[in-house]
Amino acid sequence: MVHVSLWRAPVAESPVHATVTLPGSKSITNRALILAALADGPSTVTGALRSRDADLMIDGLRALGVGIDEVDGSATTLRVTPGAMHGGAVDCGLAGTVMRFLPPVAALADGEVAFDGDEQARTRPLATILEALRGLGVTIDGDGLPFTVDGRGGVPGGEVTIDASGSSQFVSGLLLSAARFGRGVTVHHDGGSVPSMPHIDMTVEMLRRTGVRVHTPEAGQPATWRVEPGPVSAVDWIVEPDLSNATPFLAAAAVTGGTVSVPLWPATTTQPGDAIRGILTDMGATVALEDSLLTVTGPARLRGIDVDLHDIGELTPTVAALAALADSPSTLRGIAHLRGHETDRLAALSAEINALGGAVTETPDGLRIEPRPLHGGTWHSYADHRMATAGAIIGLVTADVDVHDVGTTAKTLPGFEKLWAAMLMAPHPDTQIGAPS
Ligand SMILES: O=C(O)C1=C[C@@H](OP(=O)(O)O)[C@@H](O)[C@H](O)C1
Ligand SMILES: C=C(OP(=O)(O)O)C(=O)O
Repeated sequence: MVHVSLWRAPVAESPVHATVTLPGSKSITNRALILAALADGPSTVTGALRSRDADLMIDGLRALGVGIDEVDGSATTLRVTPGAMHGGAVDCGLAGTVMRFLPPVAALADGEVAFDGDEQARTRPLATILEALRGLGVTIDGDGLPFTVDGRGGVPGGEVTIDASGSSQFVSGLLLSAARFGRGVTVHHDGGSVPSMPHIDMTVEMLRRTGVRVHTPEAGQPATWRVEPGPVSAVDWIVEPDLSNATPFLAAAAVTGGTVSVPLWPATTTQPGDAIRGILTDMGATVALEDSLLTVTGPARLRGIDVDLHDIGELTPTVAALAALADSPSTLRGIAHLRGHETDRLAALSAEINALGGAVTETPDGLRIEPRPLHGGTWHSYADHRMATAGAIIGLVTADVDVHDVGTTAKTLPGFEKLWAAMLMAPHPDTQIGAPS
């Protein structure tokens, strides 16, 4: 049996003051790697995230014959050299981006590509994109992990209708590879509202940077995306810091009445993490973005919030932790699809906050959170990186919170505990923590 240790979440003895530089965005890194692998020449990805999810993407692409090399000994600067793609084996771990973005790439390879992943990944929604690929002329054996894509060196492509209400990644996955399909792709969505639209915008924006022609739905028109067949130009990518991973650090300022700054905050971005600025402002924090430095100063008392997180579901664990520590009730809505994330995040958040004395109820599409005085106890992470960081936020102001399997944060932020501890030790707001900017 594997022994997974408990991590005593450090309590902030005084308001937190630090400047924290975050590594690259998971979502941008994994899209850049796919687009570079499909491009018509080599390209460089600078500021790439190196974490479990990013490394699974790198290993998966390498297994298909794509060259990916570190430049000048820097793990975060990657030279990607497209090559003739062949069969192989892909481990998806628990990464949604790997299990949904790589099967369409594998269909372009020449040979069988066997996909598998963590036990827990087997229950994540996947059949929709595999079924869509079948409709586009790809042979796939299986409807979930493990499955095998019978790569034939090309994909006919064409038109397909899917229900993407379970995950935006079904749409992104199809669009990312479609320029290399014979007829490109037209994806119609038919079902409940598609979550995480900013992530589809990210896909479209990055595709357009490679010269690929993408048509997006007009306001009020049916949800249809079209990617025209054609070359994917090699682009040298510079990856923005991961703004979703910045949110626990900014939350630390909010719950301790301190000040945390994050450098290199983009002026405009498709990352959903940018929405934390509005959320923290609504909860009473002071938020300023000046010269690419985002600074959050916590209020004396944090207010509850009523917020629709449908577009930015990734932020839910951070917002739920903030809400549990606020001084009035909160309602988080629009996030039924979180039941198919790394774990059922609605069930996990309510179970763990309630186990510490909280009063959280699940609603059909979210959470209702009544603040209560919390006490220590074990905080289970369910192999979910954002559950672990939510436990750390609560532990800042609640004694004796033991986070189970904090190492799961390596999915997108290896070394989280060290960064967190360094933030707490920082003597003043200008103290720089994290990757050099
Ligand atoms: O495309 C992406 O990079 C992502 C899309 C979102 O997935 P869902 O639409 O399944 O929520 C998000 O939650 C995930 O963390 C990353
Ligand atoms: C939902 C998430 O990840 P994934 O890319 O595995 O879907 C997440 O990071 O919050």
